[in-house]
Amino acid sequence: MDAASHPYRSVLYIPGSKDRALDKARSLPTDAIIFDLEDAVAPDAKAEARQTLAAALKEGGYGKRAKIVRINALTTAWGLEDVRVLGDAGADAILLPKVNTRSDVDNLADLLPADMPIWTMMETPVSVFNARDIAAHGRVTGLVTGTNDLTKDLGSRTRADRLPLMTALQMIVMAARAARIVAIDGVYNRFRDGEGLRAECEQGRDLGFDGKTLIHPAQIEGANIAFAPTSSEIDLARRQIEAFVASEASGQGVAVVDGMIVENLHVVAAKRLLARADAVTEMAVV
Ligand SMILES: CC(C)(COP(=O)(O)OP(=O)(O)OC[C@H]1O[C@@H](n2cnc3c(N)ncnc32)[C@H](O)[C@@H]1OP(=O)(O)O)[C@@H](O)C(=O)NCCC(=O)NCCSC(=O)C[C@H](O)C(=O)O
Ligand SMILES: [Mg+2]
Repeated sequence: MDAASHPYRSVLYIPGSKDRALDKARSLPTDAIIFDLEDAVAPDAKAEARQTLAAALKEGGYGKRAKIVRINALTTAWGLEDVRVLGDAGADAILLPKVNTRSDVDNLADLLPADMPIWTMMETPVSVFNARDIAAHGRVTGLVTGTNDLTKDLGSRTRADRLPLMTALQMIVMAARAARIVAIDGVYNRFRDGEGLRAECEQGRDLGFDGKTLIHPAQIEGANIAFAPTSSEIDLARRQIEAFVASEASGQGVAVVDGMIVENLHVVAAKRLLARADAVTEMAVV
């Protein structure tokens, strides 16, 4: 499930301990779900959450939504048992938190079935420095930004413009793009502030992220809109491709659309955008 064939506009965290939320997610219009056993689940509830989540995955009903299980770090008291119970329970990927280096990924890969993709949380300063290496690991197919942990570790302030996180956000997107894998932005904590969410989604989209992690169903629509290609982007992409094909047929390597040049590289980007639009449309088909 790469970003070309599956949209990741909205990626909703659901605490593995919350039966009602696990059930509700079966009808939510989210592109992907992160079933969480880590920070959303209290230590005393971890063992039960593991079983609750395994049962929910076995029951199924999540349709086309990508199913990602966030386990606890392997260095914790729960990580190994999480892998044993959920490593082969029907998820599309296992998400490893607090990753620092590529060898953290190796350690998990050794414990999982060989065809189980791994996603990594990018939420420590060390992980950001090692982002390229982590993303290039053959088993890693997605990076998820953990802006809360990053803010904690950096000792930075939470600002609406996310200036203190900008270098990290860009390094994560660059690492994901270099490795051609999925890149997901961090959460917006004020989950009842639709305006603030929209602004942060727009910023994440501008930076190149495929979508945003969310903590509440009320955030899904905003993310789905912000990360989907707009109708004017789709229209422009189609016209760029048409114009370029026509100019190539007449022996030229460059076309002009809306006063802007169109070269082969713009056609590549236009085709990618149309593929994303198709993936979004396909997601809505029941
Ligand atoms: C934030 C919440 C605790 C709020 O919960 P609640 O007060 O129950 O909200 P509502 O009453 O408005 O809920 C309305 C209905 O929606 C369901 N619901 C709520 N949240 C979810 C969800 N995430 N997924 C699915 N369904 C959800 C409720 O069950 C209600 O349903 P119904 O009764 O049928 O109407 C809560 O939203 C929550 O727990 N959110 C998830 C928090 C979480 O996962 N945190 C960890 C991930 S964030 C993180 O760790 C980031 C990263 O690591 C970093 O470092 O940045
Ligand atoms: Mg975190």
